[in-house]
Amino acid sequence: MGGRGRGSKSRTQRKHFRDGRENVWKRSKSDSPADGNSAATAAVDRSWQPFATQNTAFDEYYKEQGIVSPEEWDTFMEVIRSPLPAAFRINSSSQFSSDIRKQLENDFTKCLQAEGADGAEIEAIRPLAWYPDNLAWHSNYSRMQLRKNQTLERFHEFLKLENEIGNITRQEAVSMVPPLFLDVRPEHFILDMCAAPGSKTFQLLEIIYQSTKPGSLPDGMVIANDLDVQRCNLLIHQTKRMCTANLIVTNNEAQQFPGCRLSKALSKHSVSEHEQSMGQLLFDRVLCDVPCSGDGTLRKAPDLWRKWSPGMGNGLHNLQIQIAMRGLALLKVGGKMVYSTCSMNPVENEAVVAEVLRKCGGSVELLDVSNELPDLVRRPGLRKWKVRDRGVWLASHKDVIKNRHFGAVPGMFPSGRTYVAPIKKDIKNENGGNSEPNQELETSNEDVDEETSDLPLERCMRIVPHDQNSGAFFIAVLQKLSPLPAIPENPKKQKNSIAKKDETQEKISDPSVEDTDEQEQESKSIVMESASEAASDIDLVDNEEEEKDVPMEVAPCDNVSTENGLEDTQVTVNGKSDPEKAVGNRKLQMQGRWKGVDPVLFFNDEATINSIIEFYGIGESFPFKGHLISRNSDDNHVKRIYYISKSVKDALELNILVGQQLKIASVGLKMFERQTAIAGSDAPCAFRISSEGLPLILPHITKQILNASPVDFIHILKYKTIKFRDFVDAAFGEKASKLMMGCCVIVLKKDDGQVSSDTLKVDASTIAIGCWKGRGSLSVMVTAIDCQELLERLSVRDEGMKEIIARSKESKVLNRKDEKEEVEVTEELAADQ
Ligand SMILES: C[S@@+](CC[C@H](N)C(=O)[O-])C[C@H]1O[C@@H](n2cnc3c(N)ncnc32)[C@H](O)[C@@H]1O
Repeated sequence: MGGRGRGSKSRTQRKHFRDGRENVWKRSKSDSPADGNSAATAAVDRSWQPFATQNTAFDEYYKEQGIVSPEEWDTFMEVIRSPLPAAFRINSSSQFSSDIRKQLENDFTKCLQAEGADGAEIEAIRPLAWYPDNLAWHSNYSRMQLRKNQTLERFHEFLKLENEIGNITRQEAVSMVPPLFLDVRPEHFILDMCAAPGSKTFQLLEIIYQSTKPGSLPDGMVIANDLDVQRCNLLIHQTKRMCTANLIVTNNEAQQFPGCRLSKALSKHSVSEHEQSMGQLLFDRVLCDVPCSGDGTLRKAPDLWRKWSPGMGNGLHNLQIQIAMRGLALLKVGGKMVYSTCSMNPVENEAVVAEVLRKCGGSVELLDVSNELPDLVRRPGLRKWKVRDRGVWLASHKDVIKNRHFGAVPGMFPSGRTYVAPIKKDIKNENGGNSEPNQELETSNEDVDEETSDLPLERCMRIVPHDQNSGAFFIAVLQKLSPLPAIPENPKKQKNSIAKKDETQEKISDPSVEDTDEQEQESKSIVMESASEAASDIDLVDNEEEEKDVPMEVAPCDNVSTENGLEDTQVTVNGKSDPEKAVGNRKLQMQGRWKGVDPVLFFNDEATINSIIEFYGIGESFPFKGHLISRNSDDNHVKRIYYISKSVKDALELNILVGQQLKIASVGLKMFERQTAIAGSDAPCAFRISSEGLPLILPHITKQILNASPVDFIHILKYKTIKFRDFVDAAFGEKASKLMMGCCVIVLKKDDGQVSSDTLKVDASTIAIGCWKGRGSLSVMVTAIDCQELLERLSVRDEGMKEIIARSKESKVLNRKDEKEEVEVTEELAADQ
């Protein structure tokens, strides 16, 4: 099938995916849709009744922080209380992207305007001016309105179908911004540190695929990571629609993301020069879209109104710094990192960026990107803000009362300076000399009422809802200029953080302690924070023997290549494992040191690989051997074979050599699937090509591939199984009957008269589907929804096709399924897809 985006479908996952992105607005039955006026305030839909959009603490906090001027306050609040209009993006690497764009520009823009009239002129959908090539669209209807309003049904159906297929992605407009500032190129190695549910990962993949020719892959790759296993599943589901071989989904802690440094392993094990060439996993680009309080999403998640407190942001500040610092450590010199949050809170935004810049001491620059995306309305970052802790406003660390030093740390304030109580000058020490001030703290005894940062934080961007009727977002673009400086290890800090952790956990587990909402939120965040600090401390302890000063470059998490890890490595690198071990592995799946996670194994079974190459006539131009992996250590029971790009292959080999530091949840493009019993019993090749893998391998196969006329191609899509004698083009039926039993590929013949597989030329517009050649008929091996969508695309693209599709509706002749066995095979294949 041409184009990416025909991923496998799992109903349960789809449901989770939907639920995970669902809004929870309650609406009365009598409500009517919004008037759709594009101006921010006019678009506020008064008929929507959110259950609670009041929070005094929120008002007080943001009024004081001055993120909008007092004159704008009412407009800001009015917009942030209204539902968020829907937005979506066309997948630029889809084969049908320009068809879809034309359909939106010419068909839906006009008909939706006409339909939504109500007497008034409405701009129902429009491209987002700041997004390149009219690929991202804004709709003045919220997602709920799109679902409820009958007149919008066709548009809604279109959105649903194309989203499911992967041709479009529904995504909040402002969430599309960070990847655009990352300046991604196809050869880049990209780390998306906190990636779930994956909309930005999808965007990053689109960008690296943008100028890729059919049958080839970009040189770069994306590692998409998320700590939360369930959210990771959403991410996998989301990115499956992209059908990519250039993605690894991992499940590591971002602040401890492994550096996969080869040096230690090398000292004990000899590896080839080739293996040494990628001695460490470093990235050209890092997206650091950190966990945050999320108040920029209030318009689509109104339940947050009830929960919001300043403590949410305060509690995340440290974790955000740790994740950003890890991102910078993993970045190549010269590389760029985008730090972003969907929060408006300066403590999670400017304060984090400022602290990171201070820690990096000149090795990292905050870039001025004010000339980029000029149509995107945004506001400069703040240089002044305050911290609110337990109901008290604090202008500087000096204001923090003694026992709250843990709640409001110096890095939260604009200057980042630590306050130390004045020391009496004349106190003599035991030796008669003056006492030294405490060396571990930067001292600042000046009287500071309100602090201002001396860093160029105005280079950060804050997008606020009422500027362009959107959600809110914060973005900062950083560039690494030189290796990060070493950080002196502070043993006292270790002790403190461990004590702190114990204290917090005690408090959380003690039912007699009754927290307020604010306290509760904060405490939860503190647990996360302490846990991560403890983790880094453990790493540091392990490293202590070798390094007293721990460089911030990838060292802290590199100490995980254990003996065991390396032993596992050898088992998998060398391909086959001993059978007894394989049986054991089946019982308890192990990925190196990760228990309960399927292993990632290079698939090196020569006999199977050769039979696939022979059956499909795969040309030597296609890098095949060494690019296949499975998730089952027993080759005889491998159900699916995945294809990986060269970049992913290099990363996986490195990961194996360093003891599987990456906890891999998903990797590779599903290329082949084992035939099921009935279908596969007579076929000479045990594996069929999957829909996802077909676009990539299509230009490289020379056998089991045929051109079909438009009418026969459409009939296959419509009737699913057709007897050889029933094809309109008898010669095609004849050729099809002579194919070998099993999987084959049918290509839609173009007007330029391609006739046989010998002359078949594949380009970006080639449309092909996987089929099954049975004894008396040909059956399609594409899911019903994919067939439906492809028919839809063909009819939109071409008037001639539209006519054939319309005519074939009346034809009943072909809809004969009188051969029991063929029906069984088709049903079985469809169920497997
Ligand atoms: C703002 S969301 C990311 C949204 C995502 N970038 C997207 O565009 O779809 C933050 C994510 O961070 C994850 N997360 C929280 N703590 C983390 C940690 N310590 N390491 C990695 N991911 C973490 C959460 O599970 C959540 O999915």
